[in-house]
Amino acid sequence: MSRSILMLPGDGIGPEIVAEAEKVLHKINEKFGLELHFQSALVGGAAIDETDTPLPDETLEKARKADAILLGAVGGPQWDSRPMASRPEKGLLGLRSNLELFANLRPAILYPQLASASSLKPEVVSGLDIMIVRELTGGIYFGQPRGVRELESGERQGYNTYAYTESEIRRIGRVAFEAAQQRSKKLCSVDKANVLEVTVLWREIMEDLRREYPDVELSHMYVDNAAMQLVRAPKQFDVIVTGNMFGDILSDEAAMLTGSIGMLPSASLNSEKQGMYEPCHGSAPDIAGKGIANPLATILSAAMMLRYSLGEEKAAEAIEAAVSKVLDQGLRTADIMSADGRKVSTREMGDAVLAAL
Ligand SMILES: NC(=O)c1ccc[n+]([C@@H]2O[C@H](COP(=O)([O-])OP(=O)(O)OC[C@H]3O[C@@H](n4cnc5c(N)ncnc54)[C@H](O)[C@@H]3O)[C@@H](O)[C@H]2O)c1
Ligand SMILES: CC(C)[C@H](C(=O)O)[C@@H](O)C(=O)O
Ligand SMILES: [Mg+2]
Repeated sequence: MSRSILMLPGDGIGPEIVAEAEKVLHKINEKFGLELHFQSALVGGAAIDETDTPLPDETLEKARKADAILLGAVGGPQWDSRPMASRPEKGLLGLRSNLELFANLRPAILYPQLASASSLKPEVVSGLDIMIVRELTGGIYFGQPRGVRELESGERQGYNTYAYTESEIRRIGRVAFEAAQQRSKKLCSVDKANVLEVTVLWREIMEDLRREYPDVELSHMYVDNAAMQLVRAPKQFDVIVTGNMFGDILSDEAAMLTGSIGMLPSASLNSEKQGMYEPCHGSAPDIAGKGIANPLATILSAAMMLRYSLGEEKAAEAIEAAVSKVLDQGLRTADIMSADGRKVSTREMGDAVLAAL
């Protein structure tokens, strides 16, 4: 069965890391006879420079038709002074909302080979395997009204709205309960229900869902405590479910537990399991063009694509095993470099994964 994959390299290190993941996907395509067809399009700053908009209609059209999308990253200082509505990040947010990619899965797994790259002690992080389920198309990122207004006093006020409907909470809750059922049957819902009404409702709906999933042990935690617990004793968590902004922050924190943000992949899915796959990190303008970015989060995102949108579990496992093998060989990009490692470039890391396949 032929499937179409849309590649969106984006900005900064985006094109460098997507090139490596694309090589890996081509190889997998051949090896497993998958009939994947590749297209590419512009998004973010790259699209602004060519078309003056971060999400051209043509890109959105291609994205709607694709079975899955692989995105590098968007954004960079050269576009930071643009008005909010036309910044590169709006390209990414527009894809998420137009395709209704409400379920963002961000697995933080510590490869045993990288225990020393984590900023936490090996005994605190060894064996770490957490799944953060982040709501991606609602909450304060999309709530209305929003903007900067002038008050009667003449002073300006910036404001956003943090809102969730019951149905938005319920659908992400189901994804998280089902993920927990597939794993250790432990789910922690993270909120700020001691202060914010929107998360009082969040907690109520999660409690309500508990009755549909009696085999899952549900707990609740305030987000400030969760941020602390993640560095104190991260292995107490299995699946975490949370809203858009808390999930953004906690997933970067969880990334560091695994040694580097360059290791954390993600899947953003809609209810038809159509998905956009991207590393959790950004366009890393500080290292762009130097050929030193870690491409593994993007390569692992390609593995998630095979698993969640294309139903090719064996091909996904082959990529994950190849990544593990290159780490066994001691190959390290700068961000995960250790005393006994061999430092490699972005391209060398991609080539090593290919060879391991
Ligand atoms: N999904 C996305 O497209 C996405 C995500 C986050 C940030 N951004 C955008 O990226 C730009 C930079 O944001 P930022 O600096 O806050 O976050 P960032 O994730 O781009 O970088 C944070 C730090 O991590 C390092 N880093 C990130 N990815 C790496 C990799 N693969 N290998 C090695 N090191 C890596 C960077 O060099 C930097 O020091 C901003 O414009 C932001 O809006 C985009
Ligand atoms: C670039 C930005 C819009 C994005 C977000 O905040 O969701 C990023 O930080 C992420 O984690 O994917
Ligand atoms: Mg983020």
